[in-house]
Amino acid sequence: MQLRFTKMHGLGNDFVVIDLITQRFKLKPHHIRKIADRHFGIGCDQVLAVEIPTQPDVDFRYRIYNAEGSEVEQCGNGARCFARYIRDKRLTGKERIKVETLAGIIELEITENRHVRVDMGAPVLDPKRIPFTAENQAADYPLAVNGVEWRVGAVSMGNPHVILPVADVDTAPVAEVGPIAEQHSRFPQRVNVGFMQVVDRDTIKLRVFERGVGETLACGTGACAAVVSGIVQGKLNPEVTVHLPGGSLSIEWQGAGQPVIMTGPATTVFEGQIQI
Ligand SMILES: N[C@@H](CCC[C@H](N)C(=O)O)C(=O)O
Repeated sequence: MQLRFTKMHGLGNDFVVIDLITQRFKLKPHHIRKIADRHFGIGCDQVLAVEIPTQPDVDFRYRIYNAEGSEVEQCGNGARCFARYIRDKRLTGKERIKVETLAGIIELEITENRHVRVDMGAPVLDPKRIPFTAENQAADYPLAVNGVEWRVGAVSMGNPHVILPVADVDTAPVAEVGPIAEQHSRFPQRVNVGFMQVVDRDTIKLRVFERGVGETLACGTGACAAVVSGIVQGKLNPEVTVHLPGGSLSIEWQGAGQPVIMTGPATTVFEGQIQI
């Protein structure tokens, strides 16, 4: 079958977006791997599917697949691209879109400067719900990775994140520590691994080794999780600029029970068809 797709990116975290409302097709893990392959396919970090919602009062269902083929709960950069896609394809005239994900409902809004603002929902800090093995909830936890003891933050934005503090992201051991931490036995569903440098109370630098992908140029949920962790640890103010290798995001969190608000760009690169 010929499947129509749109190639997009959010700060270089790239996606193949597939409309499964007008095209009837069941995406299986081997299809995702083929589409995501940068040599034999289209190439992307995640495949995003646009579907009809299964719940009332929701506009769309947003499904997310990592390049390795696994379906995941949440993707922040993808959410902004999803909003841009829905608007550009005129699938709705609404300014604010309610979208169902595996992690719950999120709200997307295209702002006047053509950035997309996403209400990512409230972060989860309870270790059981991240899921992360720890006796009690804490601002930071000891975590041994390859014989080195780190003090890490652990946060779920619907998907699990561990945040490792570093003095300089440019020299952070992302390629060495990332894959080991991703598979750490205390994170039974594996984990996205963020390396955070606090620049000042309003600014961080971040690199993320994503679960099921490897290091990406940006991770939206990773930026949200890092800011939440920094605020809980008393290092950051409620509004923070996050500099990632692919560009910058604005993240806002007013504290316990409040949603995390992420604002940033979403870009369409090209459209095409793939024989699947
Ligand atoms: N790129 C994403 C996160 C995608 C999912 C992640 N790799 C996971 O497995 O949870 C983002 O922008 O948030």
